[in-house]
Amino acid sequence: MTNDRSIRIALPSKGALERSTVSLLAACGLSVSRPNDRQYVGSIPALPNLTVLFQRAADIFTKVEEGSADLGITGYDVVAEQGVGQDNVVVICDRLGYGRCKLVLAVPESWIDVSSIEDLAELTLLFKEKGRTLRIATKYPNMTRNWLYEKLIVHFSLVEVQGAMEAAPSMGYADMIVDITSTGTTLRENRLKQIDGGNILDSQACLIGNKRLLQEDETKLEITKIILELIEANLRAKKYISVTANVQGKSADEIGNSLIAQSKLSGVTGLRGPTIAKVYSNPEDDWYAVTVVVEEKMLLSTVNLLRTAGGRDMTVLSPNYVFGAESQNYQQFLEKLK
Ligand SMILES: Nc1ncnc2c1ncn2[C@@H]1O[C@H](COP(=O)(O)OP(=O)(O)OP(=O)(O)O)[C@@H](O)[C@H]1O
Ligand SMILES: O=P(O)(O)OC[C@H]1O[C@H](OP(=O)(O)OP(=O)(O)O)[C@H](O)[C@@H]1O
Ligand SMILES: [Mg+2]
Repeated sequence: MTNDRSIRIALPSKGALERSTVSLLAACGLSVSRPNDRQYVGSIPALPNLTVLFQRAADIFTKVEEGSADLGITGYDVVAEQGVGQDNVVVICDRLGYGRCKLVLAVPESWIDVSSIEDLAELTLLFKEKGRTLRIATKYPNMTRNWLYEKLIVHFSLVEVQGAMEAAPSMGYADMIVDITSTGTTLRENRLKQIDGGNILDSQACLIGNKRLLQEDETKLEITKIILELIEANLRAKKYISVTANVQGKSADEIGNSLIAQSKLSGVTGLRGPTIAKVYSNPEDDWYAVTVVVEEKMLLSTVNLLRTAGGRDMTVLSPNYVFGAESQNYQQFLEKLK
């Protein structure tokens, strides 16, 4: 039962997205409280007006679409499969950075003559000549059908299966499958192989919302903005580090100008910087603390750059959040709501 809390978010209750969703929210200062894993209602104490509903990832799209949840986090594969023709659901952030997987076509390894989409198209015609139909097991019938039709492959039938479909070909109730893969282990263990050009969709976790419910309620929009801003700034922060060095020099200007000139030569580019502040220690010494925020891949070039300026005692910190002048995702989301 939901109580008087005004906005509801559906989160995955189990499976591949459960833990990473809770970890992402915790890293954003939005720790989720779930009394135990048999409880399907929880809360985020930092957002007192919000109720968390735990649901299977596959059901979250429908919960948001029918309006029993205002927001939801699920796999983009679920949205792409169930979202066809549903313009009441808006994708608020399509890349949450985890739950990465692909939806692929896979055939038995023993089909040595089938290694591409063209081979598969030929095979469907061969089946047809023999009065048979190629049977494909999947829980993604809409995407599979549309994708194959686009490739002009039309002689097949779909067998809708809800789980462990990698077993379908060996059990004999389908000839091949369309399913999610991440490491490829499950396909391999079941003696299946992907075929060239058989990648239907790249997916990761995403944040979705019910357009109408969000449009008509300022408080819900406000809470959505908070969640989105925190997630966006947290994901953005993962790219950056902040490096601080002690540098001796005559003045902040002298150090700053020399570093800017050097950084152009060495290609080290940051958000902004350097920021330079006087270090108050021994009065005869002119020491400055120099800080630059750069992409993490620039770490060693930045350390070397600071060394050329005489930098020492270098410390490196990772920011938890990096906020821009405004939230890009939120602006795009408002556009989609119109
Ligand atoms: N191996 C994987 N690696 C990364 N993400 C995955 C993987 N398998 C599934 N996902 C993502 O997680 C979502 C939920 O799948 P999952 O298999 O965890 O559901 P589930 O809760 O176990 O439900 P079901 O009982 O239907 O399997 C998928 O829609 C997909 O986006
Ligand atoms: O490429 P891999 O890393 O092996 O991952 C792929 C498997 O992960 C998912 O299954 P899950 O473990 O969720 O089991 P389920 O099918 O019972 O939901 C998916 O349905 C695949 O079977
Ligand atoms: Mg599963």
